[in-house]
This record gives sequence, structure tokens and C-alpha cells, in this order.
Amino acid sequence: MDTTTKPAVEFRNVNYSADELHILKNITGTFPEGKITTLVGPSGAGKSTLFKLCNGLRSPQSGDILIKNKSINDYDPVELRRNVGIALQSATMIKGSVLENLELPLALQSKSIDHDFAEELLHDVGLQGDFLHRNAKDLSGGQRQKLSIARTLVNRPKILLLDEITSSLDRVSQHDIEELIEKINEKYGTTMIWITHNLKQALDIGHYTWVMMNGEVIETGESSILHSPKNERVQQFVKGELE
Ligand SMILES: Nc1ncnc2c1ncn2[C@@H]1O[C@H](COP(=O)(O)OP(=O)(O)OP(=O)(O)O)[C@@H](O)[C@H]1O
Repeated sequence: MDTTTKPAVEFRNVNYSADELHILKNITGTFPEGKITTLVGPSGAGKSTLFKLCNGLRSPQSGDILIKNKSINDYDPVELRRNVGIALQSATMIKGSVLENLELPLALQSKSIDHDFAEELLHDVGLQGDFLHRNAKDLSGGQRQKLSIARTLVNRPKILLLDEITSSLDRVSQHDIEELIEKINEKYGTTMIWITHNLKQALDIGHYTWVMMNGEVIETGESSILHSPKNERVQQFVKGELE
């Protein structure tokens, strides 16, 4: 892993269990600041659970998670949400306009969004300003995902967690979103952690990768390790022999 870049997120011996299941086992590692790191691994490896620990939805039984060198335990929930945004595969919308959806993170803090800022956010994700007054339910899947990403940018998070954000999209929209994430990463230096089942995407877009299996981090490094992994189980995984 990169030793020259500061970590945006650091896991130190993190263990997490639920219902007597040891889901994350002694996770140690860093997600470098300003880089895109992909999180890959078979279904049930613990990838989404790791995200829930990063944004405070779950707490580990032991170990520590540092966000920008400060223990996650020392963040209040609003400060944590401002620093760590999340976008999900489902890109869930509330009933109403694009503007109302974009405003949601601020509405939760009883604030409204500045119109110019709303247009700038749409522009950042490649949507025209006149989308603001459209009904969110009329958007295509790709447009909904762009809006969902714009919504996570309202708080200008330093870290963005992306959970399978392209897996329900067609190839063109998928490519659009990949370009968009690269653009945001370059423009704002946002650290991205991206769960994907698409290894080509991990190779094309990710600077670094973590390979997880059965709650453990098995191999990490530059994304190119996916071309020739050292670990035998990771070799099987990249050949598609593990589900
Ligand atoms: N609250 C919970 N109680 C019990 N088991 C859980 C809980 N949350 C997750 N698990 C289990 O922990 C394991 C890891 O789940 P997780 O969703 O993190 O995996 P994943 O790598 O994201 O999988 P996928 O790629 O299929 O989304 C799974 O076996 C899951 O069933």
C-alpha cells in the first residue's frame, strides 16, 4: 500500500460480530487520502459491513477506526456524516422534485439549499440545472444514480463510500458514473472507497484494492495485483471460481 500518502481511513485490529457471527476479523489497513480504493471479494465477505463501521452505523467490539487521524469514537454523528458520505446501489429517492431530493441532507438539519449551489452540484454530476424542478421519479436509472451522488456531495464529504453504485445500470450509464467518480476524485480530492463486483472496473478505476474473504482482508495493494494475485484463494476469485 502507498506509504507516501496519508490515510483518510485507517482500521486497527477491528473486530465486529453480530448474532454470534464473527463478521469482520482483525481488520487492519489504510485507505489512502485522495485515492480511489476498491473493495472486492465474494458475496458475504463483509464489505458492506465494513462500510457500516466507516459511517458509524455499526460499532466494532474491539479495535479502532480512524477517520482523518481521529478515532471515529471522537466524532459526533453530524460531523461524521459531513466527513463520510455514502451512495448505494438502490439510489433511493423521496417523493418530490430533484431539488427536494438534493436538499434532503440539509433538510434533516432544518436548512435549505442555495439555488446556485444546487445547480453547481447538478453540474458536477453532469445533469443540467433545469433538472432541479423535475420529478425525481421520472429520472432514468443512470440519472437517479447521478442525483444520488450529487446528494452525497451536499456536505462536501472528504470520504465517499460507494456501494455497488453501477451494478444495476446499463453499460453506457455505468461508464458515465465511472467517469463522474474519477472527475469528483480529481476535482475535490475526495477519497473514494468503492465496493464492486466488477473486477474490470476495479482495475480501470481503482488506484488501490482490498480483497476481502470471510471477514478478512486477504490481499491489498495497487489495483494491478488483481492481474496476478499472490494468494491462492484470490487467484481463484479473479478467475471467477469463487462466488
Ligand atoms: N446484523 C447481522 N446479523 C447477522 N449476520 C449478519 C449481519 N449483517 C451481516 N451479516 C452477515 O455477515 C456477512 C457479511 O455480510 P456483508 O453484507 O457485509 O457482505 P458483503 O461482502 O457486502 O456481501 P455482498 O457482496 O453479497 O453484498 C454475511 O454472511 C451476512 O449474512
